[in-house]
Amino acid sequence: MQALSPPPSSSSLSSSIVGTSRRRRPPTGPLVVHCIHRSYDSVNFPAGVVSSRSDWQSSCAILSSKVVGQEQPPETADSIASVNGHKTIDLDLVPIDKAAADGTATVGKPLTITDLAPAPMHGSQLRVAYQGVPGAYSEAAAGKAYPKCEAIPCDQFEVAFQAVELWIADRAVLPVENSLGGSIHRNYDLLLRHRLHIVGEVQLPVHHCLMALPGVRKEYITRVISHPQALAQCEHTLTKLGLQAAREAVDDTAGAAEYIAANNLRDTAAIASARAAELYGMQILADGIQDDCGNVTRFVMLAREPIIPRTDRPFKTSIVFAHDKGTSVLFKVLSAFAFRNINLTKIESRPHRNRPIRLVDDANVGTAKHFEYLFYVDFEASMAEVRAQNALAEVQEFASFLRVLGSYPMDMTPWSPSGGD
Ligand SMILES: O=C(O)C(=O)C[C@]1(C(=O)O)C=C[C@@H](O)C=C1
Repeated sequence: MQALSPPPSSSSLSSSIVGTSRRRRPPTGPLVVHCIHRSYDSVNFPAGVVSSRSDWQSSCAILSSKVVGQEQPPETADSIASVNGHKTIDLDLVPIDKAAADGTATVGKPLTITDLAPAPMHGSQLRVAYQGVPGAYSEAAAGKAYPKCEAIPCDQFEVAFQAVELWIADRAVLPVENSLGGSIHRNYDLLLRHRLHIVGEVQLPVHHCLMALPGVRKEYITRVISHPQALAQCEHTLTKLGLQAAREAVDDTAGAAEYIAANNLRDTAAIASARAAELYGMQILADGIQDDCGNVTRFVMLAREPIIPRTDRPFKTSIVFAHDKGTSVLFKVLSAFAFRNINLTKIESRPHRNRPIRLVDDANVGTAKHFEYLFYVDFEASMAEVRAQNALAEVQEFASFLRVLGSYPMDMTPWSPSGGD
C-alpha cells in the first residue's frame, strides 16, 4: 500500500467532533458542495486516482446561497389537496401507457435529451453526488452504481439532494440502511422532503479498518472517531480489541481519517475504509473490524426524473404513505400486498412531522395520545405489473397520503462477505 503524506485539511471538523453532533455546516456561512472531479475505472479504485488532497481541493467549487435558497417546504399529508371534498393522492406514478406509447416519462413537459439517454451525451460523464469526502463508502457506492461517473462529494445529505435538484449533479447516491446498524433515518425524511425519484439501488459490502497515524500504537489511543453507523457496526469488536477509548461521531468515515491526518492527532484512531487510509496516509491497526463479515449497506440512486418501470428483470418499488384511522388500518394496507403475493422487503415508520400526535377521546378511559407515523414500504414488484398497480389502488383506499418514491431494478449482485471496499 502506498502511504501518502498527510494532506492539508480544507475545513475543520472541530464543531462536529464533540458529542453526537454530526454536521459540519459553518454556523452562518453558506452550504458547500465540495466538487471533486474524479473518475472511476472500476469499483476497486486503482491506487493513485487521486495523488493528493490538493488535487481535488483545487477543483472545489463553492455553491453558496444558491443551495440554501432552494429548500422546499416539507411535503406531508397536510399538503394534500382537496378536490370537491375528496382527497387527491400524489401517486407520482409514471403514466405507463402514455410513456410506453410516446416515449416520454413525464406528462406535460417537452422531451429533453436527458429523457432519452441514461447518461449525458458527447462523452461527458454522469455526475454523481454523495455525502462525505473521497474514501467514504458512499463514494465507493457511487462507483459501483455508475462505474465511470464523476463523483461529487457533498458535506451533507441535504446538499447531495440539492445538487441534483439544481442540475449540479445528475444523480445522488445515498445510504438508506445497513445490515448491522439499521436505517439511516435522515435520508428517509429527506426522500419525502425532496422531489427526487429512486432510480436504482446498490448494496455495498462494508469492510472497516481501525487506523491511526504511522507509528501510533493501539495502547496510545484514547478516542475513536467515525460516522455513527460505522461506530455502531464495529461496537463489539472495538470492545474485544480492549481499546479504552471514547467513541465520537463525525460526518463520515473518510472525513475522520482526514481530520486525524490534518491535525496530527496521535491519540485518536478512525474507523474507515482501506482506501481512506491510503488517501490520508494512515496506518491500519486492525482490518475487518465490523461485527459481522456480512456487513452490507444499501444505497439508493436518485434522479430528477423517474425511470420507466419494466417487467423483464426483477424490480423493487418504494412507497411512503400515511393513514388517519388508527393502527388496524396498517394491517389492511399490508394485506393488499400479501393477497397478491407481493413480497415486502422493508417497512420503516417515521414520525408524522406535521401531525405527530392524535388525541383519541374515550368516555371510559379518558384521552389517549396516539403517535402518528409515515410508513415507508419497499416491495418486490414493478409498477409496470398489474398486481402492483392494483395493490396500490387498494392502499390508496386506506391512505390519507401516498407517494411512489420509485420503481427500479433490484441489485441482484451475488452476495459475498465484505472482503474489501
Ligand atoms: O461515512 C461514510 O463513509 C459513508 O459513506 C456513510 C455510511 C452510512 O451512512 O452508513 C455508509 C456506509 C457505512 O455503513 C458507513 C457509513
